[in-house]
Formats: sequence, structure tokens, C-alpha cells
Amino acid sequence: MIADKILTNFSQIFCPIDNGQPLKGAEMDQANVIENGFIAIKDGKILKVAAGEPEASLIGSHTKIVDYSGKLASPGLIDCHTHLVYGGSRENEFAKKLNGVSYLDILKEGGGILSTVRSTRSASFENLYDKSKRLLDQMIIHGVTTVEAKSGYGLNWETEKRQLEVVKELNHNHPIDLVSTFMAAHAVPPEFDGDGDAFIEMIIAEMLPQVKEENLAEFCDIFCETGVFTAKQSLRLLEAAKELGFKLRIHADEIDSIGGVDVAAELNTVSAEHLMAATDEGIKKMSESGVIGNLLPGTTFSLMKDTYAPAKKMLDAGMAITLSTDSNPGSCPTSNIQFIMQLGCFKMYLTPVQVFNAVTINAAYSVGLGDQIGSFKEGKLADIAIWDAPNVDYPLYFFATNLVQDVYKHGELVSKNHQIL
Ligand SMILES: N=CN[C@@H](CCC(=O)O)C(=O)O
Ligand SMILES: [Zn+2]
Repeated sequence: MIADKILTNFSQIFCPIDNGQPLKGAEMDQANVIENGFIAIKDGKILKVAAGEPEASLIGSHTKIVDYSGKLASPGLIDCHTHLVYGGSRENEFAKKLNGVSYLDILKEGGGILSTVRSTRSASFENLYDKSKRLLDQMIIHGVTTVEAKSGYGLNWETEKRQLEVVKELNHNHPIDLVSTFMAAHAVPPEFDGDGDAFIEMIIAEMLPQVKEENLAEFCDIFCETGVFTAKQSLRLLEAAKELGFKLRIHADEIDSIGGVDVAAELNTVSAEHLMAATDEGIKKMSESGVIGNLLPGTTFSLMKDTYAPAKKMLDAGMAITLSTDSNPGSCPTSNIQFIMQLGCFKMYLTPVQVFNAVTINAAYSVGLGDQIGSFKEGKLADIAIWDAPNVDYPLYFFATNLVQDVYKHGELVSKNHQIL
């Protein structure tokens, strides 16, 4: 078959092993790294990836050939945990943080998430759209081609819906593909006066069915944490969401281990997020029930904590892990997934191959798109990050610099030399 485009002469192509499910434990050490190879694209999809020169049967009079000598190619990166859509910002809390005031204490005083809730409630659709689009633009030039985006700064229907509609609209208009998660259970809003049970019941009765009816989100998530929602409330909400057909995620063991992981294991959520405080028992349960550990080391860094999620223990226990930015205005204000990948190595001692698997093949399965993205299997979407780096080790070793040179989405060049086209 004749290719539309052939990207060639790569010094390395990182090809995750694609068995139709996330890579677990020692499987994450494996990848097919092709030396001196090419990627052939047809109709926006992967036609062939192989070593050596492209064969004559792939080349027709209209085939565009692009030389990428000395560069590394990987599947487009997938940021599978972001709080993309919000009003305002929270640099005013930075001084408090530097003075040792904790994240949960700032929240207890009505700041933190609740401060962003106030800014988001008063922001227009256009304002939220423009802000989120700017973040997506930054993400794409760092090699990201798919993003999971959560609501959760409205905590009332009007604003939660506005956030979800921004995600829907951006999914239509922006080259990045978005996967939407409904997360009204992010904090208890002031009008519920600390009554988390009543807020959860309201979400179940009034919001969840509307999100479903209007097809505004695929996933439902909750923040299970001291002073936010209990494990019992998390179980109640996620069970109700499951019955309506939502896929599930849960913020668990971020700061304290209060049972969120048990809920994840009991309901077989797709993933459990954060897991900085995960216990050995919790890891065993997640491994047995196939819950993906979604690790967010940028949050640990930004919260100035010393204890990163025990990634190696999770791999030893046979879990699949992913890494993502947790991009949000409070606990992790960044759009740079490459820095997160580097923290995976520098702070969690993951290898470059484990890290690349975490943000490609495993992240694809964690957002429910494992059949379409995350590897270079023939027929998958031609979402490609091209790195100004000669091999897979280099982008993890040379840190805090954007090393993604070009990005292809559905086979089209969408970002070149850090500029959106
Ligand atoms: N921990 C809960 N939610 C976000 C933080 C949101 C915020 O601080 O605005 C997180 O995943 O880190
Ligand atoms: Zn989060």
C-alpha cells in the first residue's frame, strides 16, 4: 500500500509492546526500540513502522518524505490526569506554602480548591475556554496528543456543566483529543456547610443523571482525603456512577491513607490517582484487582513533600502504572509532562523505558483509548512526538528543557519547533 507520508531516518523509534492491555510489573521494562527506522502513515493512521529504508512499494508520486535524521520518535504522549478548566490562579497562596502552611490547612481556611471554585463560578464560558486552550497549546508543544480533563471547580450544576462543555468544545476545535471526567466531588461547597453526605446525595440525584443524559463525561472521579470525602462517601458516589455506566477513577492516598484504595479495589476502578501514601496492603489489593496506579510526582514536588509514590513497589507487586501532570492551579501548576517524566526517573527511580510506557501505552488504556492510541501498531492513529534527542534515555537525562521538536496528530504536523501550526 502507498503511504501518504513517510517520516524517516530516525535514530530510534520507541515502540511500546501492545498486547491489548496495560503493561504490568516487569512487562513495563520491555519495549521494541527500533534503530534507524521509519514511520509510514496512511489516512492519518500508522501504516508501517520498521528499521531501515522504506521499501519502494510504500512510495508513490504523492508520498511526502520527511527526514528526521538523528531524532527519536515516540507515540504522542497521553496526559491522563488534568484539572484543565478553571478560573483564576493561586500564586497568592505560594508564600503561605513556603512558610509551611499545609495544602489541607489552606483548603480548611476556604482557600485552595475553594478559591478556584469562586474564580471558576464567576468566569464566562469564553474565559474558561481561552485559558484552557492556552494550556492545551503548551501541552501539545511538549508532545502531548491526548488529555484527560476533569471538572470539579464548579461544585454546582451550572458551573460543572460549563466546565464539561468547555472540554467538549475544545475536543472539537483543538488538535489534542480530550477525554472528559466528571468530578463535582472535589470539595464540599460552602453552601453545604460541611455536610459531605448531603452534597454526595445531591450529586447522585441531580448531577450524575444529567451528565449522562447530555453525554458530557465518560469517567466519574472523587477526592477521597482527610477533610474532603470519606471512603464511605466515595463508595456511595462511585457505585451510583457505575450503575449509570460511568467508568471510574479515584483520588486516593494523596496525603493520608483513609481507604480510597479499598474503594478502588472493591469497585475495580480503572485507576487510583496519586498514591503517595499507599501502603503495602493497598498495593497488594490494587494489584489483585487490576487497578492502574496513576502517579503524579509533580504534585509531590509542588507540595514540597519528600515521599514520592512507591512506584517500584507497585511494579514489584505486578501493577500497571501511568504518570501524568495533574495540571491544576494549586497542587501542580504545570503543563510540562516531560518534567513529570523526569521526576519519574529522578524521584521514583523508574527507567526511561518504564516512563515512556507509562505515558504512552498504559496511559492510552487508562483513558479507555487503548485500541486507538499509545503505540505504533498498524491501524492506530498516527499521533507522534518527535524528539530532538538521539535515543530514549536522553529526554529523561537532559531535564527541564522542552526536547519535543515536532508533533503529528492523526498524521498531520500540528506543532513544529515548539510552534503550533
Ligand atoms: N487533590 C485534589 N485535586 C487536585 C488539586 C486541585 C487543586 O488544588 O486545585 C489534585 O489532584 O492534586
Ligand atoms: Zn487531581
